[in-house]
Amino acid sequence: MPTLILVRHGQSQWNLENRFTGWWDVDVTEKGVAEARAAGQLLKEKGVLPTRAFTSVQKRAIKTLHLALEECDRLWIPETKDWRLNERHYGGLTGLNKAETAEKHGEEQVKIWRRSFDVPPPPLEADSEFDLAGDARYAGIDVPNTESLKLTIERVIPYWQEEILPELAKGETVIISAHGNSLRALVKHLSNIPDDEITGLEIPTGQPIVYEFDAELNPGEYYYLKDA
Ligand SMILES: O=C(O)[C@@H](CO)OP(=O)(O)O
Repeated sequence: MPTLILVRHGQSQWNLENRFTGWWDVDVTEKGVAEARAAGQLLKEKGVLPTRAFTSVQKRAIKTLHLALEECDRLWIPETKDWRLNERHYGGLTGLNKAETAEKHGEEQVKIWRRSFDVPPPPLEADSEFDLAGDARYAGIDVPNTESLKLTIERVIPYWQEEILPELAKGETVIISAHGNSLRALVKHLSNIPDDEITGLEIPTGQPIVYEFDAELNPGEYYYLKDA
């Protein structure tokens, strides 16, 4: 039975510091490492062993994938990294503290920037220290300067359909190690969640979520592997 495992990266340094992160390539903390290892141990314990892996080009997701795969002795499986699984781009908010930004602009405005479906944060200035246009990993890619969830969906779902779904069609057990909003995009698509409801879905770090697909590749209800 084709199976999909979604894992949000373990705690990052900027999760810990409560800073808007987006495309900035922040590392995992010690706690994040432990969360990633625990995710892999759970996969092993439950016998849900990935045969194919996808991740973003951001080290918090890549490291989480590798730590989890190491724990379940699956470091050998084929893996693909792609920017389309990156976190949504946080624009001009990148690097700012979330609580300080709420004090400055108000809770309501910050909630809109964080959780509205189609309102992107203010764009990143071209001369910002957080501009990644010159980063080697994005050569040939039109790096966005901000993204809403809607814009994130517009890159995640075509990638899902073109690259990941064909692997599931072969019967693979696919693991995707990614980010709060790229995974929110996928869950919205797979579970048919309306625009105004998806913003309430919070995906915890390092907790494997599982979808089982039927022969026609229709996904069932997702569940947290720890509850299975
Ligand atoms: O900072 C970010 O990039 C994301 C994920 O941590 O934050 P938010 O919860 O606001 O989507």
